[in-house]
Amino acid sequence: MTESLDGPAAVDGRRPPQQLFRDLRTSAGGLGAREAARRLTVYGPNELSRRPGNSWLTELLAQFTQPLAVLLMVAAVLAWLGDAPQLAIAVVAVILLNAGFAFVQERQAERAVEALAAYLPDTARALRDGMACEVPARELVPGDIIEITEGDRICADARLIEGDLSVDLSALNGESVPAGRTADADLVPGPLIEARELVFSGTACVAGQGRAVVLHTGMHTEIGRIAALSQRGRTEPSPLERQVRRATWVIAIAAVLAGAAFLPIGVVAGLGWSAAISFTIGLIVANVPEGLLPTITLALAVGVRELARRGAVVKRLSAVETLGSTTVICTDKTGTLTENRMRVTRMWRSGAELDAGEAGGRPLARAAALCTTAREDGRGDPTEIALLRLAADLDVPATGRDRERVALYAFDARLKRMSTVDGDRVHTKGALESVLPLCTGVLAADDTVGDVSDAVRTELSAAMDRYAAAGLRVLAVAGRDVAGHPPADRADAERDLVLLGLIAMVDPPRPGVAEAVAAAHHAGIRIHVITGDYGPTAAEIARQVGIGRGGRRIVTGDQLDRMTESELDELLAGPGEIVFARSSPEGKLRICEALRAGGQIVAMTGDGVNDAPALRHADIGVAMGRSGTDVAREAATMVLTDDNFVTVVRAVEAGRRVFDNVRKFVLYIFAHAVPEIVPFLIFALSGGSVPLPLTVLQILAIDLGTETLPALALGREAAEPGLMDRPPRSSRQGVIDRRLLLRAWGLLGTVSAALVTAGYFWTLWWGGGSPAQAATMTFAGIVACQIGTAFAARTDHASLRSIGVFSNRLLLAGIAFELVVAAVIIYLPPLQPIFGTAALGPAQLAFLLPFPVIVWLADEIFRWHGRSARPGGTFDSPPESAMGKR
Ligand SMILES: Nc1ncnc2c1ncn2[C@@H]1O[C@H](COP(=O)(O)OP(=O)(O)OP(=O)(O)O)[C@@H](O)[C@H]1O
Repeated sequence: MTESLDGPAAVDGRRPPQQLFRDLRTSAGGLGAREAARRLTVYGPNELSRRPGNSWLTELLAQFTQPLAVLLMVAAVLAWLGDAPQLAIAVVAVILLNAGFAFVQERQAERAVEALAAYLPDTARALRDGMACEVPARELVPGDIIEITEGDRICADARLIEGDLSVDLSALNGESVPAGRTADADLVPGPLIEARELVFSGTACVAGQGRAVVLHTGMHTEIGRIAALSQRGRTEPSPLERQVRRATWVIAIAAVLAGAAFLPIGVVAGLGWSAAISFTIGLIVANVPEGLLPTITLALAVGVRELARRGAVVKRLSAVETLGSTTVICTDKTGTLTENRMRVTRMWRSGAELDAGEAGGRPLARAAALCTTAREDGRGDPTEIALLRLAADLDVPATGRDRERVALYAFDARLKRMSTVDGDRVHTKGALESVLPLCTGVLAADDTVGDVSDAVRTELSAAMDRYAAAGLRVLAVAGRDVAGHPPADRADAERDLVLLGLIAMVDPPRPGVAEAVAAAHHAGIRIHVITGDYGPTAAEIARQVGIGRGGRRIVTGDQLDRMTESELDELLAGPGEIVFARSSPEGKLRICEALRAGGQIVAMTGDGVNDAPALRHADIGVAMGRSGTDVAREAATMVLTDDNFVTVVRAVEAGRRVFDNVRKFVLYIFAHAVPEIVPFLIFALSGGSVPLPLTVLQILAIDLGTETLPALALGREAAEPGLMDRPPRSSRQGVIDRRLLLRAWGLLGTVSAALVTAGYFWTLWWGGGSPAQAATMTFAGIVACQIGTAFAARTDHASLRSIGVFSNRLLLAGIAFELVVAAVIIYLPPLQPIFGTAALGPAQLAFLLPFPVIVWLADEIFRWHGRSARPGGTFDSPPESAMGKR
């Protein structure tokens, strides 16, 4: 083998395993840990080195070619030509600052998303020093022996040396039908990717299990080659970002038009062309919301980062806002609502019911324990681990299980059973309705075999009812002797069985789930359970956690299959919550599609390979990070690192909060437009008979100086009380709606404009101030009003008292900053001629003092009115608006 940084390129993976072992200097027992570490330094980590993204310089430069930046540049040139060099310099400063700000924000957002990878490390099972262990996928090296099972993402190019797999190659060839792969394939020449003994990095195993020897890693894999060719994909802007971009443009155009309209008015009012042009420019620069978009991207990124810390890793920024409008959560039961820590409590044998510890359950326990693939060390399916524990407790451990195993017919979520051939016995376990039809006899407690009589059936169904009513999960166990007649296939194995009995286990609800369900209900979100488990069992668990308050219905997989589309639509549109039991993957997909067609925003959980289509189809596919398969994780939009239902509800809350905060920010930024424009209107309408109430640089100082930090601080506001007491936001509701504009311009803006104008005229006519002082009063008045606006904007509906005046420390710091900047501009002599300010006296300051309170109070009354007009934000059952079709 040639060992170079190029990797073992000379190894031909299409050779028989023994030759490959020689070429790769490895063996069926895998590499030693030391050798693996050495190879890791030689070949480098097994990861796709991303094509170096744009350098920071190019990204920074790109900020200057944004359309809005170009608009500002035109303004700067015009200002220069219009003989207003100070303004031109100011505008250039604005462009620079803004580009820098946007650049930093976008980088931060990008980094937040990239950091998510650390929450979801890929792992592989490799043999090291002869022992199977989990290793980070990035540490795989050529020569490693890896184990691959259903649901695994394959993380290196490898040759199968044992077993059969079905692999989804769509990442490589776009083919959606899984392809068979087997260790014993005949070596037929043909394209590498079609070689039946090879598996490739980036593809997924959808069925079967096997072992393979790693041939290539990192950039030397097939997918590495493709990655090296293709560009790094650009991320799609989220709907929120698109909306904001559109709004930004509308406002920018309005600002340009308003500026253009002002130009002739200014000239007529006696300003002179040069001054009129600079005002026009000032108006445009001030009102173009250039910082809006990057700030919103950052708000989403902050949301993403916070969600990750709370156990929900989302894969794209837009998921955060979709989460906020979730109307229905479809959750599975085992492991999401429950702990997935099973413990056998009861056993049933024909004619007798036993406790878990009773010796009479030994044959049943032993058969069940042999029919497993989980390991004694606790790795594997929790249901099976419970069975292994039971057998061990009854002194009939399943030792020698793997040695004696002749065949394995793995658990099939559709069949709901699995079988093994161990030595000369078949063992089958699974759902009772799946196993019973295969049985021709039943083993009685006295070890005689009887018929599956009606009496037995009645006894069975009574036992099932009892267990289900207690929320227990039940497995039926059966078996038969096949000495001398090894079964040819699954159907041959699973026939003429003797039912050995039932095993019932508890899987208690997770702590906190009941509270999360109640919170979701308050938030107008409906919860349906879609589970493979038995209906009454699932319904009991649902009852325990509070799902189904508005009426709980059980719909089985068979019933679902028989339903027409319109019947299903009707069922889902009706009141109450549904337990879909014994569901199939197809059923899950159908429910998801029907809900979405009904206008619902669906969050759907899942963990298996078969769940992938439904996860992809849902608005928010939620995969289980711990117990879930890689395939499900890949199909999902959000991965729960704690597998907990509670986290789904928390994520919805975070989504709502981020959306709310973006609105707060927009409200605050929009509100200042009115008090800034009104002084110009007064000046223009007076025909120039009053002095100019506000200079252009003063406007810029407000919009780009004093306001920046308080605005950012609003984006970090904590969740408002009642956030989860409101029905979900309609997905059609934009971030900027009529109520927001009414509040920003009609209320906050208008009240501020009135106050500011009063301050100006008072200073000019009665307060004994100079025109410069009067203009300074306008400037300081706007700053004062915006402080009130900031406090008003902190809540959408709630009162300020309910969240605490001092609870947003960042905002307090932002306001302190605002005051310092304003004071510097007003009182620092060198700045006074630039900004056209003059020091204000105590009387004038006293005049300004009530401004913030008046502005805030006006909005407080508005919100109070809104609250009393729409009473009862809370409800125990989901509101009609969220339940029915919208
Ligand atoms: N390892 C297993 N071997 C045999 N039968 C099983 C096994 N695991 C589950 N079953 C049977 O199949 C049924 C469905 O199980 P499945 O794993 O599809 O759903 P689940 O885990 O109960 O539900 P959820 O979809 O809520 O996670 C179970 O009720 C049980 O009867």
